[in-house]
Amino acid sequence: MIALKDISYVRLGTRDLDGACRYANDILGLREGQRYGPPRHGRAVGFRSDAREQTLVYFDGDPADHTTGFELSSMAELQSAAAELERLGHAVREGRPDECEQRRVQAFIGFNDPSGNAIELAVAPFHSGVRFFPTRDTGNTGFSHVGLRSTDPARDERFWTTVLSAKVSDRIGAAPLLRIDEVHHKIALFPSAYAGVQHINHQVASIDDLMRAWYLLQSRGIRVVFGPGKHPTSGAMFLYFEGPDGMVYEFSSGVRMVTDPDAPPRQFPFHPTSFCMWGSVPDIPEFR
Ligand SMILES: CC(C)c1ccc(C(=O)O)c(O)c1O
Ligand SMILES: [Fe+2]
Repeated sequence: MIALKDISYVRLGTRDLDGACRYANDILGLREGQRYGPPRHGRAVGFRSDAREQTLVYFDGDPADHTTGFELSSMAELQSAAAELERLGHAVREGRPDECEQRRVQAFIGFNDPSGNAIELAVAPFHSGVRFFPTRDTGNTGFSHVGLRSTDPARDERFWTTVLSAKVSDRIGAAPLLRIDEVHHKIALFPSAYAGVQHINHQVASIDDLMRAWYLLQSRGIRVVFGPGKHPTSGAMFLYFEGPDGMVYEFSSGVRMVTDPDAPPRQFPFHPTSFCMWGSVPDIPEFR
């Protein structure tokens, strides 16, 4: 089994790199890290949300091109992960030196999960050595999870929990919330007709940060698509809002820790009360 240590980064293509960077800076409150460009790189900009050099990268490219990176503990584990994935029939690509440089990692491999989500496994994502502070007072305490689209959640759950080391904390209908450490989930598999990242979550410190964000988003004309609300699953209060190229961002606060490694999965019905225990109604067709 391939042991995932942490979620590391999301890389998103965009046709409007400057606009996406403005959004990451002004709305998400993320801090610009490195900029990349020719001749060694395509144009890309990395953003920090914690002590790491980057956790979100926007690059010049197809807005449907989404990649999620996870950290592995060692080069030996990366090599055996590549062999295991190949043995199971997944095409594995080894990251070139210029790609490692842009990802700020020592080494990585890329492959697709069974739905076709682009996944990278990376060793030694670089730390900046300095603490993160947001560009405005968002209360952001760090990048925490992704919602990944899945064309067959039961099949993909099997992949993430048998080939990779994820465990099911909860299921809403067929859609699992998967943990790779004590945080309730770092991956939410999300039933969909196609692959891709559906949402990107950052944790914020308190409900004050969520409500401040809610007023700020309204004043900036940014569409709030769900919340303010509270997930009965993780116990986190949340706010989902629209970002560049239709990407959904989530701020949430108070995510539960699952300290018992053998805690059995809990089943929630596919019903609005399983998504929000306060009664907020999502403006996201797939959540209905
Ligand atoms: C609606 C999505 C899939 C979802 C459901 C539950 C939680 C949670 O318990 O925190 C999420 O973060 C979600 O994004
Ligand atoms: Fe989420």
